[in-house]
Amino acid sequence: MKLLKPTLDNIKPLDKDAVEMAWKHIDNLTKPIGSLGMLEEIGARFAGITGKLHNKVKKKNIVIMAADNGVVEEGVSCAPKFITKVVTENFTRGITGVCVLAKQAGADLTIVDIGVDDDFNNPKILNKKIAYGTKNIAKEAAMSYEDAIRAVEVGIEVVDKLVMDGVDLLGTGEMGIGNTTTSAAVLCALSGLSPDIVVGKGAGLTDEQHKNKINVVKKALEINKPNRNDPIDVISKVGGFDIAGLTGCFLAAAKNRVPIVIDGFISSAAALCAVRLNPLVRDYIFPSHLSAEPGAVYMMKELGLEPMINLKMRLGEGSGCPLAFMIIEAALAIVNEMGTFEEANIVNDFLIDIREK
Ligand SMILES: O=C(O)c1ccc[n+]([C@@H]2O[C@H](COP(=O)([O-])O)[C@@H](O)[C@H]2O)c1
Ligand SMILES: Cc1cc2nc[nH]c2cc1C
Repeated sequence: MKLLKPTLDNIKPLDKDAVEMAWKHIDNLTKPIGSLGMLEEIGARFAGITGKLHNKVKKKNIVIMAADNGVVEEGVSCAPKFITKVVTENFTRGITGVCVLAKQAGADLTIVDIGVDDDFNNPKILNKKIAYGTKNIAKEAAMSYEDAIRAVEVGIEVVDKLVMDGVDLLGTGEMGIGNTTTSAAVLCALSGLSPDIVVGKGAGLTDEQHKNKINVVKKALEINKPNRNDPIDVISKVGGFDIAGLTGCFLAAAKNRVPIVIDGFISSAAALCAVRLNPLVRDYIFPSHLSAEPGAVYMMKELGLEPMINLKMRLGEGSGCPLAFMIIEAALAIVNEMGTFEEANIVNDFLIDIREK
């Protein structure tokens, strides 16, 4: 608990004055009030995070937590377990989906082995392994309560270091065969929603395999009885090391007042754990896209956040983050570069605010 408690205690609210100043400025730009929609909201919230009206991102980084899940032995994924290791290795070769998109956005990757069921001999993969995969949640707890805290603290440590190195916009990604099962279980545990509506087909399942996956999540919840008021208990019982590590990333980003982007279903499960640990974290989080996994809609509802785009993506890896980075940078450019009514020599006495409040 040497990192978790001080991190939770040091998360502060947004700078309200900066948010107010940003809205005043944005509403005074030459456009109908609210007409740049979410770009305006992003610009205002960014100001609240940094405390400055004008912001420019210098260093973007996506943290990818890789881990295996014991529940894979229940037949919940179309892909075999070794794919976790292969794709994780491929992150270092620049050939996976997130690598290509991150390059487009000028973002770096931090690849973390937090629980892959094999060893790497690769200096580009950070070795923060807690264990060689989790236990099968359909039979027992994924990990001990202590290991869940250790895994959350890995995420805190990784983000603290990135922020010290000058990273000022973070993304979250993961790799782990079986992790749409654990993410669905975490969402059900924290929300009380039924696995019937939350569980999806992940990387791809037949209808019959999908039915089995729903039953596996039901069984995991029945056997483990996670305490919905204790997110660490939920992670340790039905989560995974990747979800735990990413939870720490969200907490540390908020503590350091650095904006952090959600990718898909798995990273939003981690975001939800972080927000339940400290509700102030929510204001530091930007969801990128709406994952095609059916539970993603419920995840956003529980978080009280709205994704920027819907491209029907369901790759994971952090692949939505570079796209969101481009949108965020566009929002900041609007705040920084658009002209005001004074600059445009227009007396604005005609515009009506029709924004939904
Ligand atoms: O992030 C998402 O929305 C998402 C949706 C479906 C699948 N994935 C990725 O696919 C893997 C998990 O799929 P599964 O079917 O093995 O649970 C894992 O490596 C994730 O990165 C990711
Ligand atoms: C090939 C492959 C790549 C992935 N990337 C994230 N999850 C994945 C799952 C599979 C199966």
